[in-house]
Amino acid sequence: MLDFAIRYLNVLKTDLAGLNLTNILDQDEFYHKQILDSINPYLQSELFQKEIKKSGVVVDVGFGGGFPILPLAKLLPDVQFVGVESKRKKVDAVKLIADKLGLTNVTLVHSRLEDFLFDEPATITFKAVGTIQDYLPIINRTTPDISVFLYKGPNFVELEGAMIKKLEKDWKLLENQEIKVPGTQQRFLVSFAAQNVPRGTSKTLVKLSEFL
Ligand SMILES: C[S@@+](CC[C@H](N)C(=O)[O-])C[C@H]1O[C@@H](n2cnc3c(N)ncnc32)[C@H](O)[C@@H]1O
Repeated sequence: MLDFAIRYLNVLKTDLAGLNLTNILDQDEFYHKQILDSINPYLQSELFQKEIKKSGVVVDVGFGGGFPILPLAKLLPDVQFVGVESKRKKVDAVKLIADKLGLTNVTLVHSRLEDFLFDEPATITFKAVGTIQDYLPIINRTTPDISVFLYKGPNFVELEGAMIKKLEKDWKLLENQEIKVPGTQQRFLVSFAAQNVPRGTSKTLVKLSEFL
């Protein structure tokens, strides 16, 4: 993965210089804070591994500069990855990075989460994207086979713990596991499973199945 990190950083510093996709441009720091921070949750959580194996599909919401989607896609070439990001500039930039890095298992979609429909089983990831209160309730789905993994900092329970109870009719807390990433702040991987399929919406939605 170190070679992957070097090539990733090189694309950011040359083809995409000036776009400010990350402010971490030191090689060692980039490797730890972006690459390992993206893959260590997978390497350290048996539940995350099991869920990805079961669904075969990871949807990363709000991937920004490509994290965790691109490092995970490199690590897991047999899994299909779909990224959903609301800023077109980031979608176009990350498409270019994925191309340059030779990743063929990644599809990047310009959409807001609220306009997207999970109509196939999937494992959803969110890294540094808002709170569970903001995002879990807007996950449109026609299948109950959805699990969600959120990459969080150390104070998740303090900040968002009260919400777990309020959301429990629709989302069951699976695990809150500490993840070790050298050189970064303490990390937790918080996971939920969908408990139901809500009633349909009249909005026209972008379907996950279109990208599989
Ligand atoms: C703080 S960045 C995190 C980027 C990346 N996951 C990381 O850890 O480096 C949050 C990203 O989520 C995207 N985002 C926020 N709300 C969204 C929504 N409702 N649907 C899709 N993307 C969203 C933003 O455009 C932004 O790129």
